Amino acid sequence: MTTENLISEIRKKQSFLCVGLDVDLDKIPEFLLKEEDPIFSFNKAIIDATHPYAVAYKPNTAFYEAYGLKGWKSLEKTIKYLNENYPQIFTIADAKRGDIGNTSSRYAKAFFKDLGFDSVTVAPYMGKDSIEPFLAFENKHTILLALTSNGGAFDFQTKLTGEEELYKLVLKTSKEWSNSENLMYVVGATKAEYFAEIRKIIPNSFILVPGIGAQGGNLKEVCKYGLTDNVGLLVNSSRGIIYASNNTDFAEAAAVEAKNIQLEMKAILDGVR
Ligand SMILES: O=c1ccn([C@@H]2O[C@H](COP(=O)(O)O)[C@@H](O)[C@H]2O)c(=O)[nH]1
Repeated sequence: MTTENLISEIRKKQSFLCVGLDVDLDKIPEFLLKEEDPIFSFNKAIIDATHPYAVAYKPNTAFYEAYGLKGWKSLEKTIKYLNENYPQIFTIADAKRGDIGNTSSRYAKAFFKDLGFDSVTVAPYMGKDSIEPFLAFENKHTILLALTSNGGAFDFQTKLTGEEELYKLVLKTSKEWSNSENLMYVVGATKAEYFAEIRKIIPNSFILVPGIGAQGGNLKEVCKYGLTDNVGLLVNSSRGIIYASNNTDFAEAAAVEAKNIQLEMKAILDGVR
């Protein structure tokens, strides 16, 4: 998907919501466990109910890998379902990959070509040659971890490397890489106070923002400095939406949560016009 397609979906839906599909069999409604593929049944119901309010879906691969081959098959079915039924919706494989170039090119093929995701999250730690194999794919997006939502982000990411913090070095250095126009970045909603500085370095790039909902990040705070003329944000909530209920009404309850966030997003977008 091109960035223009993503922006046009955001404008149409007045939403920059990404729904995280982090499926845990201990948390989904018990009646679904009788289904042949409970993970896919759950995802399908959540996607069908929430898609009017969301512009992106983000399965975190850990939640599928944890169930072995069966889990991976559920992931394949989920991305196929999204691509066939909602091709205008942006898809993110939250896999946090990155390795020596030769290996990264296999990861890129797996997520972009075989599975057909629009984007994949990657860790910057191994540098340029670990990321460029992802960036080589046209109309695919590589989402680089910059400043993550967890407490451990302060262990390395905010430490000074010379005059500036490591996350700033990541942002600046990555702009020099080949096909850097295919980069997006991850910045946690719990780090809203950093957005002003971050936007000085990447004024127009899309930022994937996890951490509202269960992790307590604040949407308005993120938008204060995070929004760009083209919106430039994809704000993710996983548990806060998909586990709104664990009864037969789970999909409707997820839709209510997603709609509430979409309405808040619309009000913010209306306010900056
Ligand atoms: O900095 C980061 C990077 C990724 N994540 C992932 O996003 C979702 C958040 O889930 P919630 O249930 O909405 O808290 C999850 O898949 C994380 O692994 C993140 O939280 N922070």
